[in-house]
Amino acid sequence: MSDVVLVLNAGSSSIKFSVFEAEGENIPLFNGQAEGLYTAPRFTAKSAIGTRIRDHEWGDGVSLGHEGAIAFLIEFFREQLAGHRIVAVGHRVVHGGLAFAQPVRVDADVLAALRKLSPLAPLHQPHNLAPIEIIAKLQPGLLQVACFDTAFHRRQPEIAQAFALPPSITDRGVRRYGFHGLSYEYIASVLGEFDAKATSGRTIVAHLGNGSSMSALVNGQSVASTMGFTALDGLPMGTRCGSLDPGVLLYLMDEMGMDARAIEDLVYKQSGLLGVSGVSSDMRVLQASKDPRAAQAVDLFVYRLGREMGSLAAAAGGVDALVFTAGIGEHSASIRERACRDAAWLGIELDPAANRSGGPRISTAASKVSVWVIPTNEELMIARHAMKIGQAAA
Ligand SMILES: Nc1ncnc2c1ncn2[C@@H]1O[C@H](COP(=O)(O)OP(=O)(O)O)[C@@H](O)[C@H]1O
Ligand SMILES: CC(=O)OP(=O)(O)O
Ligand SMILES: [Mg+2]
Repeated sequence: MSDVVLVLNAGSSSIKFSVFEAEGENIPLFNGQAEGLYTAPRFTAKSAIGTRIRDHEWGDGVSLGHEGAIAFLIEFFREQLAGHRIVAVGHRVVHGGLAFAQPVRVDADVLAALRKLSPLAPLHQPHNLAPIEIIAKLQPGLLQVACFDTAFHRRQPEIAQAFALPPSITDRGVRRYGFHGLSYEYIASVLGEFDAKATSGRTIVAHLGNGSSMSALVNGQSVASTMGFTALDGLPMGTRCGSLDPGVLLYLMDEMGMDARAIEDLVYKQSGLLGVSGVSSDMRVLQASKDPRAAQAVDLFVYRLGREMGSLAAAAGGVDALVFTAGIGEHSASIRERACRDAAWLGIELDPAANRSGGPRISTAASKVSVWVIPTNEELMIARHAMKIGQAAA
């Protein structure tokens, strides 16, 4: 019987999980994910040494959704965790709003406050909170810790968090929060192992997944990010539009008679790679497609990435290092190559062979900016936070 910490990371298209020994090892006992929840759901779990524990596929075109995945996961954990004692569960919670700038133990009041933020992250927050509620019913009293995507960005300079709106609106918490903070915090924590100079320098991190954002770090702290009040802003994503002139929303309301719910559906679920291509939200599918609209969607993604890179370089006052991470960033050599080619003006020189083999360093020795592929590990970051809160509560 060993004490373990369970970590759940619900993204917009996946639920990732890890089980760590409570005694603070960095390598999980086992981990895995249910991914492609709305397109082609599949489940994999593997042990610390990489042995496959379970694989399952539901088939192409099946929409399992987060609910179906949670039900499957609970059964899986019942089998796998027999003989272990769960001492804490750490959860990724996408929006912490104004109130939560660091991880917190979840109780009824915290849960109620987090529920109020669901409209600000409709693709995530309800799915982040559902397992917390289910677990609280199954095992009341079990320590559950919420770790926020927004927290890491809350120390950005005020000006980087501000919209040019009147204070009566800004004071209600309408400001830029930035997301994927657990991923950026993890990258900041390991950057020194790859590039000692970058830790105290200026680094742009491109977290490119189903949800994509980029952030500029100076001295390991976030100074700017592409996402704003919600996880809609910035880059185009699987199904989200990214930056949009707010005038478009007025046009949709006035000229096309769309209400808030119809616009929400459009900008969160029918836009981005899926909307432009009409083919898929999945970068792998688009890259394999012969449809010219698929190519157009990928082109727009790369173009916007280049524009955001320039903007973040300006916010950081230059760039010393660039890091690619998350599903697309870690696995798509062609997206990395195109992004680096567009950013050659920043002093980036890609090593094509290193890029094809996945790095970690993918820039030439002469490149002014060092470029890296570093797999993110939001789960480890969550485990560390949960263990810290667990120790403080003991
Ligand atoms: N080999 C690959 N080439 C291109 N894209 C990939 C590859 N592997 C994964 N991806 C893309 O990564 C995205 C999912 O990223 P991930 O970070 O796991 O998602 P989430 O935002 O749900 O956490 C999908 O668009 C998927 O197509
Ligand atoms: C905030 C966000 O977009 O998360 P994900 O990439 O997991 O969808
Ligand atoms: Mg993710």
